[in-house]
Amino acid sequence: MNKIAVVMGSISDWPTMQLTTQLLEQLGLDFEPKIISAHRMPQELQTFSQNAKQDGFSVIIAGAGGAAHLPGMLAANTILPVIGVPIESHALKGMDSLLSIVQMPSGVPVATTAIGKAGAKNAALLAAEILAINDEQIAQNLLDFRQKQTEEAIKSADQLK
Ligand SMILES: Nc1c(C(=O)O)ncn1[C@@H]1O[C@H](COP(=O)(O)O)[C@@H](O)[C@H]1O
Repeated sequence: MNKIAVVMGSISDWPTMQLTTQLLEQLGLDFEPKIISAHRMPQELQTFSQNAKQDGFSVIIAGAGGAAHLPGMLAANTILPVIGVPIESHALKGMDSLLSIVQMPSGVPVATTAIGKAGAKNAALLAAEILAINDEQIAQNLLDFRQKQTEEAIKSADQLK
């Protein structure tokens, strides 16, 4: 348990989704990156999402761009929390990804982050916060992360001198 799946629709999403896995690693979390496309790999999508809970996953992070049906289709097949990351597409700068992830019909939620790199990082933090409810070590790692972030923000004012 406490394993996080980091799913992406294409290898072209990896430069963004790598920010998710790097932060999960920094927080000491167990994760598995995967390429699964609802459009291109419908059978694999179904097998993964229907077995994800019994395979030891607690949270699914899913990054996809354009007509980004991946997070919603994963959510349709599991009651694990799904966090969707809208990848910044070239044609529409990720607005297409954002709207197709965030506008889920009622009954099948996907927690949607901001577009692109900030969203990829926040997906890792949100997944950690979900797991921290029942894990003191993860909670402490998150508190340490926040403290370091605050110190760095305060220190950045030195550059104004
Ligand atoms: N949105 C989806 C899905 C899906 O939702 O099933 N599968 C791939 N994609 C997205 O297509 C974009 C372009 O993919 P390619 O670069 O492979 O052509 C990627 O951002 C991917 O997430």
